[in-house]
Amino acid sequence: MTVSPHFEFRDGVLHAEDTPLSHLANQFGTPLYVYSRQALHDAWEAYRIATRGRDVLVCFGMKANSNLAVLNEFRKLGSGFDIVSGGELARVLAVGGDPSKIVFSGVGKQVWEMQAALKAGVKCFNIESEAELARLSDVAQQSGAIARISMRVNPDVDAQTHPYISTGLKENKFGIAIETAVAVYQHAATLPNIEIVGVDCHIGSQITEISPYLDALDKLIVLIKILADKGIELKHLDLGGGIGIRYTDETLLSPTVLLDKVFQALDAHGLSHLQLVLEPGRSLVGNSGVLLTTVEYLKHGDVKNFAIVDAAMNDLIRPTLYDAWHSVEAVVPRKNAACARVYDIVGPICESGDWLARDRSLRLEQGDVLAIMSAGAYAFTMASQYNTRPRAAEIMVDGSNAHVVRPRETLESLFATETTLE
Ligand SMILES: Cc1ncc(COP(=O)(O)O)c(C=O)c1O
Ligand SMILES: N[C@@H](CCCC[NH3+])C(=O)O
Repeated sequence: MTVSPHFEFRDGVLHAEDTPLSHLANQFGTPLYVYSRQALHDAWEAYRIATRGRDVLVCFGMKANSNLAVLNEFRKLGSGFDIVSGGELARVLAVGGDPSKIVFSGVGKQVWEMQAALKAGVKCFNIESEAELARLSDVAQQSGAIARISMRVNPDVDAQTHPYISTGLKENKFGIAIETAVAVYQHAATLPNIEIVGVDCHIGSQITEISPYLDALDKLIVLIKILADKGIELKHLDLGGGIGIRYTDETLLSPTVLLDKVFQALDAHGLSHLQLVLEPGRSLVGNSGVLLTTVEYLKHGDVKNFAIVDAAMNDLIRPTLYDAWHSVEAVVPRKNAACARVYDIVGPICESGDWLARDRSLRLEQGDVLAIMSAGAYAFTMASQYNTRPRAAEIMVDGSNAHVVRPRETLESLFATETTLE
């Protein structure tokens, strides 16, 4: 069984849409990221349906996958973007993204990033601290601009996910404590170059339960009402991203189930006029991609069997960083039961933490191509060049056509701009 309908076995070969992945591995080499264009569209469609025609702006959390071709697909579908750096802003602008649909998140915005975002005319800055508000106010004043802001509130709710990707608890660095938010808004209201437009939160990632969202929403609704009583009227409510995907057998929270509850709560509290902003990342791209890798060597031991592959933790760090599970499929599964063993899938990097999957029953021979599934989110974007390994190529499959949307890095490009000292 595979986890995504866009990556299925046909005639004994794993396909991306109508393209056999074995062909792609042959043609482009491995390691290779392969994305399905249709999968991106289908993931977007799930959000579009969930909006029920109401005023909802979906801003793709592009840190999950910032490939230009991926961004361009979402732009064409009408998406906005949630950015966290000047680099991400530059990528959105490079594909012609509409700045008025950009929200700028992140705890450490630098002056040049604020200047660039003001110049572009982003929809709003999601402010994460009083110090950031003060800096933005100064930068806006010096630029002769008005900065639209939303306070990212930390609602102190447990997203029930991995601690590294939980962001809405007091011990996390994110957002302004909800107890102090009113005072910070009141101060913001006095700043001439600041225009208050919204409130936001983002409680974590790979969330599969609705209750943390509803707990956070309840707290934000209370805040919105207190602000209104003090004469501070908001235009939008941004609930962040976080909806999880299926890596194995997770029960999923669908955008429709979540949004129906959100609309219900907003209507019940007389807040239907608020635009709803969402920042989904993983759920728009996670199951739209796989990482192809070739078995270089098999190593059978007393305690463990290792399949040493040509992808490594520099290509996909999620397993070792979060102990994350990614399904692994042989692209052309072998029928011969004699080669069945339980393997750890490991890379060539000189670290014991360099593993992609553990204890997987697979029938393998040297040279086989494996697909690491659900590798469309936080995969290539978290890749590095550790061990001076060129980052993999990225391919977009569209039916039976495959397009290189980012070529493999060359060895020369890895150090071309470095200089030696005499
Ligand atoms: C502020 C913010 N918005 C959106 C996202 C996207 O989250 P996800 O990929 O879980 O939907 C993140 C990452 O967790 C984030 O930090
Ligand atoms: N990088 C994480 C998600 C972090 C989300 C960013 N706030 C992952 O791979 O699951």
